[in-house]
Amino acid sequence: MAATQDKVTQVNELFDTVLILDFGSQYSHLITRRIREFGVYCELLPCTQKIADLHFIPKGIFDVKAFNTWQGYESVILSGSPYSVYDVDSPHVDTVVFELGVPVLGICYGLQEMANLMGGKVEACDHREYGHAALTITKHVDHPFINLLFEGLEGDIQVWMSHGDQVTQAPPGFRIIATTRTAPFAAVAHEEKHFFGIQFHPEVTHTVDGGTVLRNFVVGICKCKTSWTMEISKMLKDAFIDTEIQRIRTIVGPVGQVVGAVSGGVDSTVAAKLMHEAIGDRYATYVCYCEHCGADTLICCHPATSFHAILVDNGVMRLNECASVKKMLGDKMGINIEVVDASALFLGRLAGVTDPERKRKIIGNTFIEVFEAEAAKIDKKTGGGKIEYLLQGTLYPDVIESISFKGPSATIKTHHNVGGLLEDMKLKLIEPLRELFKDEVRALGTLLGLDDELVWRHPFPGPGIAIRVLGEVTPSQVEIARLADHIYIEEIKRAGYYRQISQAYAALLPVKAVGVMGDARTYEQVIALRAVETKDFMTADVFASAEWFLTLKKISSRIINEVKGVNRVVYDISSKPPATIEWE
Ligand SMILES: Nc1ncnc2c1ncn2[C@@H]1O[C@H](COP(=O)(O)OP(=O)(O)OP(=O)(O)O)[C@@H](O)[C@H]1O
Ligand SMILES: O=c1[nH]c(=O)c2[nH+]cn([C@@H]3O[C@H](COP(=O)(O)O)[C@@H](O)[C@H]3O)c2[nH]1
Ligand SMILES: NC(=O)CC[C@H](N)C(=O)O
Ligand SMILES: [Mg+2]
Repeated sequence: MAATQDKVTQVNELFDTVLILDFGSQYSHLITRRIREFGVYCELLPCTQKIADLHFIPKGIFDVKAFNTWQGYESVILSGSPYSVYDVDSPHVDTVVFELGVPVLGICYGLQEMANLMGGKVEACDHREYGHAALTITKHVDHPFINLLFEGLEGDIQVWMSHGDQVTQAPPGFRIIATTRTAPFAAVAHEEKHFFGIQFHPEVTHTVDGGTVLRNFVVGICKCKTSWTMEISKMLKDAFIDTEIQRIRTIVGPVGQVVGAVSGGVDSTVAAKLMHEAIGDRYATYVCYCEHCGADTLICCHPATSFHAILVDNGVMRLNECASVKKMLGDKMGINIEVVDASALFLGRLAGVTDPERKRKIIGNTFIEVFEAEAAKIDKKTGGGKIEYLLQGTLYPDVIESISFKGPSATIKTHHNVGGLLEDMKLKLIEPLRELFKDEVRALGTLLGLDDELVWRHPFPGPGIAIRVLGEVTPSQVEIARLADHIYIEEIKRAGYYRQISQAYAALLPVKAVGVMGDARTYEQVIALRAVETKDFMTADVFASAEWFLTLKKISSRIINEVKGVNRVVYDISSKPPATIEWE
């Protein structure tokens, strides 16, 4: 896919720009986010982008004779990737990028790709590194230019790694600028060519000085001006809300109607609020057999709006969730919302299923079936246009972790709202938040006037407790997980930790353990508590402190005392990666 020339000329004429080539890493989009955060514009394009199609005219540190009115990119960043450079089907960069005379930064796979193409060696390593690592910076007194990448940083810094391969021999002309205990070429640089390669991920928030490293590269080395000053809230208000409302109105047309998949989570609530603003006050008329007044004309006492929010009770929601969401969205926000009880259908289909991906697919498909059936019912009941659209609160991380988007990313798990859709689905999707991250959606929610309680709710996945009951999902297992989760969250709120923790929940493990209660032997199940800190849910770290441990002890004893069938509670201390936030 070639970039559209219009977009390139418009933005590049105004701002110094970094080109990020996406090899399918889970974090590619984050590189864009981090760089834009410090005021430099950048674009993410697939790694298959042909440079000739971009009219690449650098205006950075090199004197380019062929300079004309085209404004190009000041530098190129090569992202990470799930592939290994030596795989036969691995993606490769258009090698023209190395002849343009602009600085290039390779991140993880990007470093390996550079090393491999330039005569170095990349091999699978014995000591794979996933998670935190200490990076030791090596300064070169006689080569100040290559020190610029770690300008302002000294000695050891904490970085985030996610790799199984590593450079075992640097290409000619490259010097080592940092190492870890197991990676001798953790960062390398070529002084004359202005090429840099790093094995760690500076774009994830868990690399504490990652922003400094990216800034050193983009501003210090590439000399990009920090003129991309669009403040996020201003951008969201002026550009996002108004444009999106207009876009929705155009797509739906003057009489079209929309059903909304609404869970009460911040994403779908923000999406529903946008839809409500766009078409919520447009009334469709009930046809002759209005169930509210029995009138048989087109005008009746109970007009319906063109937006119909539906909350599906899939039998795996949290305690009292459906009732409280209906109250909050319906009564408080004035959104036309209906709760559809499909719990028997979902739980029936889940019976006997233990494989996480099958659970997700079944739930995703059943969701869509329920929405289509509901849409057909509403179609029959109301006048106005036909229901053609389904609103979903899909976010960018849902997209990137589910399907290949730009570049060849790996399927980690099928998020029901993206990967589990029926192939012959009749409703067309409207996903206004598809390009946004959670923190941007929260900012949007606040701008739209949503309550803090809603804006700061921890995320809850569409497949709900079904992916938190490991093994078979039966009503009694769901009940155990649900009650344990309720106690956990209640105590977290009581102790004042809710806003500090990004996401917390209880999972029920498919194992039994021995215990002793009231002097008698017990042989019962195990609850795993998870609490993570994360900015964007792409990487995450365990929530931990000495005081928190005391709260956990209290929670453990409440769960064991109050939830029948549980005699043991454990705390999950793994980070993402290599674990994920949900257990399934
Ligand atoms: N029980 C449900 N009923 C209706 N729609 C749902 C339900 N669960 C999920 N969805 C749909 O799937 C989408 C994805 O779910 P997801 O959990 O990512 O988002 P959310 O629930 O809106 O927000 P959050 O991530 O904060 O929980 C939702 O935005 C919504 O459109
Ligand atoms: O809408 C969703 N549908 C899903 O199928 C799904 N699975 C995981 N999640 C949420 O996504 C974030 C990242 O989760 P993982 O680290 O487990 O992939 C976490 O916030 C998870 O709760 C989902 N959200
Ligand atoms: N995160 C990455 O870019 C990983 C690159 C490669 N797949 C490795 O394991 O080393
Ligand atoms: Mg949710």
